[in-house]
Amino acid sequence: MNLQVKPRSGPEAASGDAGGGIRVSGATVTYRNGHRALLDASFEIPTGTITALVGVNGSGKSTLFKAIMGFARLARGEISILGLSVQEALKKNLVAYVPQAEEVDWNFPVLVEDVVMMGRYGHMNMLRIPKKADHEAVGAALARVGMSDFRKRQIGELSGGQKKRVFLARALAQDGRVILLDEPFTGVDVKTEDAIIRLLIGLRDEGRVMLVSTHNLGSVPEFCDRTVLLKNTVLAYGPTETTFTRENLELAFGGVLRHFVLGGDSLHDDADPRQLSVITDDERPLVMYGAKGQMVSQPAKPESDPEAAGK
Ligand SMILES: Nc1ncnc2c1ncn2[C@@H]1O[C@H](COP(=O)(O)OP(=O)(O)OP(=O)(O)O)[C@@H](O)[C@H]1O
Repeated sequence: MNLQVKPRSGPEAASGDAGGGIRVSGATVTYRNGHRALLDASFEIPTGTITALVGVNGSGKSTLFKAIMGFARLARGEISILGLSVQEALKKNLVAYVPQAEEVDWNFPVLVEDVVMMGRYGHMNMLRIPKKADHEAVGAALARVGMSDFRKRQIGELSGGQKKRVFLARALAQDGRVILLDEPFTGVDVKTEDAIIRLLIGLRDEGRVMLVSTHNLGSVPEFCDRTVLLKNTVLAYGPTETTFTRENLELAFGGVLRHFVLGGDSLHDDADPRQLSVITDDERPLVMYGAKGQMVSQPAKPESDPEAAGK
């Protein structure tokens, strides 16, 4: 399947105007314990685009999401969303968030349709009594992610991939113009990943703006127009073709990028990047990803045994 990103046409893409997208300028976040998780981070992404947010564990991706959602206070800097302040954008219900699985209490007894209805809360009055339009939005969102048959199921009973789809449906029901996705591909199979990518491409073509944190590096060039590389600050940002480069990745991950041929025994730097790829510090692999961008956990020593690492 070819999910290659096609450059968007039209005046917005041509001008690269970020005024209507997300603009982060000198953002600095210091946690209460004094840890500065984000320092002077700046980037701009226009509407109608999908941007990958890439960096090692602890590089500040979730912190950046929190800042964009107003959960983490900026010690310095500024964030604007569709030309509005974070507070204004939240008040207008413009920002939807798809959380990491670990952030959710799955034991909480709630039906799938109730989770998706939460996306409508911002459109309701204080009593939160759903109207016809809210029920319709929930139905349409569930249909769009292929989860209509699960609407009466308890959320905790679903598989990891199904839960992800439900939270995507919640974002769709909210009709957020800006959608933040925190590692949407972790723990999902390749088929679900493809389905999610197709959905995101559809949302991009509707003119929404998406920021997707991901460790699945292999799939970034497939569907992300832009990339932001994070390491406590923004190391690089811009179109994926010019940002998602070996040099920048090595900088972000603090290692050397190598590619393995799957099933083969050779290691060569110029292999098709859709093969098994490793960023290594020559002692141990720091990040590995496979042909579909899937993470390969705890690989064998690639330097000494590349064939084993490829299996
Ligand atoms: N509430 C907090 N209080 C203090 N420090 C925190 C807090 N949350 C995160 N940190 C620290 O801030 C840094 C950035 O964390 P963050 O969760 O933003 O990273 P991340 O890039 O999302 O990581 P991962 O890929 O593991 O999800 C880390 O060093 C982390 O330990």
